[in-house]
Amino acid sequence: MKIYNSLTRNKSLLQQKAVTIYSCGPTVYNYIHIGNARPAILMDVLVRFLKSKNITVDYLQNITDIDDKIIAKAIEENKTEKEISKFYTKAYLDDLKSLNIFMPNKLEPISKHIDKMIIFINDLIEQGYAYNVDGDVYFAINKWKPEYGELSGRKPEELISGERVEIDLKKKNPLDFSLWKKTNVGKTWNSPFGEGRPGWHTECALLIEDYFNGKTIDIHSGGIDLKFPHHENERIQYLAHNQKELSCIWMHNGHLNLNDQKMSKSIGNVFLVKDFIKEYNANILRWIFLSTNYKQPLNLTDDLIEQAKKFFDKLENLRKKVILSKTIFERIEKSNIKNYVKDFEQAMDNDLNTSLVLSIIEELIKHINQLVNQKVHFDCIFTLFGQLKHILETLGFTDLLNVEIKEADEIKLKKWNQLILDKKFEQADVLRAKLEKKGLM
Ligand SMILES: Nc1ncnc2c1ncn2[C@@H]1O[C@H](COP(=O)(O)OP(=O)(O)OP(=O)(O)O)[C@@H](O)[C@H]1O
Ligand SMILES: [Zn+2]
Repeated sequence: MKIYNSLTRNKSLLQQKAVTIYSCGPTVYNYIHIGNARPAILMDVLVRFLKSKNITVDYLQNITDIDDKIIAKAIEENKTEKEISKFYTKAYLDDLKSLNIFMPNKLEPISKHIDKMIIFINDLIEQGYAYNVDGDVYFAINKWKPEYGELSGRKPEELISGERVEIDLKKKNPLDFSLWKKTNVGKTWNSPFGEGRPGWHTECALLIEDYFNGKTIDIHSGGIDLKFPHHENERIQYLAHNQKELSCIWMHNGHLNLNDQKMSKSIGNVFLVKDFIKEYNANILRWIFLSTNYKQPLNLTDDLIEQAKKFFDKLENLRKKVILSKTIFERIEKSNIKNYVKDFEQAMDNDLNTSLVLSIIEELIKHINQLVNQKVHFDCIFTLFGQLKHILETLGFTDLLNVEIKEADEIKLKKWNQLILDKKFEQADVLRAKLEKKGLM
């Protein structure tokens, strides 16, 4: 398949039989909002699709359980940092589960890796790529002039003016970034550089190096806001430490917006995942994300939620029709029938073209409805219905299209059909009402 690569600004080919993936995880000081769910659902869809093609996936994600925001929250709530991070890590896992997201193969809390991060930072100093100023350690980007900025597609000079980088007299270059922060506030560690904490950008670089044995991974993903400086800084450290690229492909998802403004904890315009699940459900959120190209911004509107609901109403109606046709229509030989799964795979192979996939699904639903209305071809219906189920499951939708019913209910459906054929409409209506209550009609 082809995936758009932010590093090359082109689509890259992904054709391995085993794929390694890393995705930047949450800082656990709060519940996640549905904007944070966008990268998680995107990766889930990709992983499910790869697995459906018998490709092995090794997927790593970090949990940032050491951070200034966690310290602030602990002070605010009069709790320990550990209590805060433990509580919100569990909340994050619960949210992933309720969104029907496959767990990564490994979810690593960064607090378990501080010793290795200290060694990593010390190595960079010894390699001459980092420097210690009075207990604060910075990465020196001067030695990586052509490479630094390649991911965000901008030259260092443009980055300085464009990103309003803070001028800090301790740094040799305004773009040099912190690897070790000297501090005695909150949880700290001793190191050859003094007391303090490692920086966020080193977390991901170290974890990837450690888990994937210093290899270049296939895909690194995250929201577009992480491209600079976070991913740029991850990449350059890895390049310096290992003399090789961190990842072949860098995938970035666009933002989920509310009234055209990024959904963000700092702005406060958030819709928490747990609240969304209570009010709607996981399938609706997934459909909303699939409706737009993952690289594009997506504005959440009531209209979009309505469209999603309509889609699932359509599926529910189809499910009932298929139960009926399965029970009462005669079976005929399988005839040549279109393979929608092939179209689905082609669209997915082209950089996860999920909006095209949704229109293929609509076409498939229409096709099944037509056959149901013709009241005969159950084998064709069954084949197409199987294709539809496969596609929806591969996309990670859940609890849909169950057409397995009890024998007693099957007898009732047949009886209803016979009453109709016998023109005993009043009796048929009474039975129909009962079947409707059971969700069978
Ligand atoms: N509105 C959004 N739409 C899409 N992705 C988002 C959005 N907000 C955050 N993300 C992504 O969610 C992931 C987790 O990010 P993180 O925990 O840093 O959230 P955050 O940036 O702190 O959230 P906030 O901006 O609300 O403070 C990252 O990949 C980030 O890019
Ligand atoms: Zn990261």
